[in-house]
Amino acid sequence: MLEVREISKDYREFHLRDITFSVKRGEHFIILGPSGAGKTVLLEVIAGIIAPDSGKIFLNGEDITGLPPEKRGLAYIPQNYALFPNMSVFDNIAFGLKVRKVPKAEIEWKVKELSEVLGISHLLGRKPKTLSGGEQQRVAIARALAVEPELLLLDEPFANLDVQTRGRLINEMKRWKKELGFTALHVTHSFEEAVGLGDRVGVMLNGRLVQVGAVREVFSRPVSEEVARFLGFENIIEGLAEGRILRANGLMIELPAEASGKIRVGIRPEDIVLSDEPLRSSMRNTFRAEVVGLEELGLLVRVRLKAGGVELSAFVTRSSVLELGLDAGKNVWVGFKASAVHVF
Ligand SMILES: Nc1ncnc2c1ncn2[C@@H]1O[C@H](COP(=O)(O)OP(=O)(O)OP(=O)(O)O)[C@@H](O)[C@H]1O
Repeated sequence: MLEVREISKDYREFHLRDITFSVKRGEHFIILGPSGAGKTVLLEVIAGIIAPDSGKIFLNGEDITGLPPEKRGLAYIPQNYALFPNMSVFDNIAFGLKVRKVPKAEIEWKVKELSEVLGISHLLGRKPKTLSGGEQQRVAIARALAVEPELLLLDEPFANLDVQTRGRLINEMKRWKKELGFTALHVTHSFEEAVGLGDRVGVMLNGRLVQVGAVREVFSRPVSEEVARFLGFENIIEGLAEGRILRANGLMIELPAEASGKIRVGIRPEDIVLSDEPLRSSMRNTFRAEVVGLEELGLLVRVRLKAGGVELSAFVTRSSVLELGLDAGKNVWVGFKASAVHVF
């Protein structure tokens, strides 16, 4: 339904380059990238707020590149929600319908339906500034969906919310989508949103769309080391492969498939297990390692290790740190499955 073809936009220091992708009807498409990757610029080009230097945008086969925002049939929710501060929640949601001169009874029915699904029926008489961030986001989504847009454009919809509210809204959005059946193009830097909501994901780095695919596929098979690093493959190891074995700085690592010559592999820190005893089970890659340092990450702790001449990072829980008595200088066993080793 949405087709973006070779969109480019140059600012002095930032270049959005040849962005090409499409969104299918009913899909939740995520553009995932770090801060400054150009996600907002891309969304604003699609919304019609910024004109691209080159490239085209099609909606249901029609070229909308030159159309003003209001003629595109898209609803754009910016990061700050942009609710009308002087209007009640009801009037905010009803706004687009009133502009389109929809009969009053129909407006009331539509606002009622949307506010019930979104859980904001009790807020209809309130002004936006009296609402919490999560409530404002629900109102912004209701207002956008009221006019039944072809496509909903969401810019970091949950970025300004606390962790609990964000988790709840991610879950609820799945239900809203089922009940209301919209198509969404959603930009975010959050892996949680990408994994929780995305049907497909496009990874954006430095103004380029570097990989597009099903969420699971992109997270398990990044196309390049750059994408892998962004997606959390912290351990990148270079070595010489022969058959299923990679020799790297004193370690012999079993690979998931045969390879040959100089290659690089990536392993996620959450796929590395630490133990006091040599690990049995199906983990063929088991090595003795020394703890180099610990870093607090909130719920988890990053353990920096050295095995042979290879540096590794592993994520463990705080209770594992205590149980294993992890501290700099301590020797432990590290283990990871061959299937956790990703060959680039
Ligand atoms: N009008 C402008 N003039 C010059 N540079 C701009 C303009 N608008 C955006 N940029 C630059 O484009 C780059 C991408 O910005 P953008 O807001 O799209 O990033 P983002 O991926 O959405 O990041 P964030 O999540 O932090 O908003 C930034 O370096 C920004 O400074």
